[in-house]
Amino acid sequence: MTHYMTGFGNHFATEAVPGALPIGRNSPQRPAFGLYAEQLSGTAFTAPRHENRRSWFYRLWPSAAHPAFTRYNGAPLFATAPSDAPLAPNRLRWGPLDSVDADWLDSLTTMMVAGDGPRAQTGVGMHLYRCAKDMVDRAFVSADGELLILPEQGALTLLTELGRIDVKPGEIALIPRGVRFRVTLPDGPARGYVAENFGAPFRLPDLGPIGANGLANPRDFETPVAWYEDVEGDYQLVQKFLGTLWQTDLGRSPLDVVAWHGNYAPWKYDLATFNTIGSISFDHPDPSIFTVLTSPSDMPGTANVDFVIFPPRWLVAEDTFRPPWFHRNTMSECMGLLQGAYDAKVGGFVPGALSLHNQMSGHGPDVASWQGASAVDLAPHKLNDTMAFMIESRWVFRPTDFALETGALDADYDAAWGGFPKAILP
Ligand SMILES: O=C(O)Cc1cc(O)ccc1O
Ligand SMILES: [Fe+2]
Repeated sequence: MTHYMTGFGNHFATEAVPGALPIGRNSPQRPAFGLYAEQLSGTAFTAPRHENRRSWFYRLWPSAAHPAFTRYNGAPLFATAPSDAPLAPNRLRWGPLDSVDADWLDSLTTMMVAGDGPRAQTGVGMHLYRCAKDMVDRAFVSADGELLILPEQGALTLLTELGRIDVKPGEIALIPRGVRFRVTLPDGPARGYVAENFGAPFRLPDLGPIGANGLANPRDFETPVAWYEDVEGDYQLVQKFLGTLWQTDLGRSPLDVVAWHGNYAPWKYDLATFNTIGSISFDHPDPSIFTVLTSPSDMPGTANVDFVIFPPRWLVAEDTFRPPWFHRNTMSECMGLLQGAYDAKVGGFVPGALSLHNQMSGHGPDVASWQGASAVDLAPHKLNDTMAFMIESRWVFRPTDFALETGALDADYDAAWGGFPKAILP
């Protein structure tokens, strides 16, 4: 049984063993039971108070006790840099990748990277996972970015330094930068997406005139209570650092935090609790209305990354072309599908697929979607069985060599916009 505490960015306090958590101070001379106190900071010490994130851990061993890291040779398609070749401004789409007989970590496949990445602490990496095995006696940590995990098929158990999270399709989870964890598969093979945010940590967007409530409400985010494993013996820690993978043998599990407090912690969120707001008069709103989380950049209102969903909802707009309009945007858009179908692409975009519409690329409904939505009787209509998402960035996404070479790449995505009839002037 897993237990959660609710709230986004709250200051939590939790102990798996009574008496393990110090009261009234962070670093007592002698923590209870000989535990080691350690601070993990997710922002600079001097970040403004409302953005400041850190947690205090009370653990069986100090994290500092480990031998040197050496290069890790597993996960052959993970953490690769984007292709060096000049990038064509083409719209691209990939079908789902085949599953591999590997654990979550070794199945990770980097498809594209936006921005200058871990060195510059900007942008976002898009990875896919498609795994069949538990991670046993090994843990992973990204020093490069926080990991937004989006299951599409199969459940995951995320055993983290701060507790256990059970997440299944329809839910999402976030592992903060620097938090160690391993992944097990309670129901067998699993598949999904991971967005690795190299920039400012995700936060809830401002709501402006929407008011004090709406979109993703803070109370629906769930953070696990303290949990630990007391395991000694061979135990591998794989660390992603500046875009490459490193490993060391800790000789014990790093998931040994018996108590913790603070506001830097993993969480999960059920997308069904998203309060979707849309047009009740006319016109299809800009999709920023569907923002779940945002990572701001240094340019006001211009996100390093936005995480946006297109959930089930009522469409009632009058005299309106209801699916997304044709558009060319300054922001770049990577999209995936977690469930069902997407109303701008009636065919060809299936769950597990990925698409890329980079800065200023013309896109929008395909011919079939355009024909259907132009002809349909505009009665109130419930859009069901759908959950697309968008990872949107001010930075252009650059695919990896693997992404450009894989057979999963749609050879003729441009055909989606072929065959439109010409407008007829009077
Ligand atoms: O391209 C897309 O399908 C994403 C998108 C959706 C929408 O409702 C409006 C604009 C937009 O880029
Ligand atoms: Fe778009």
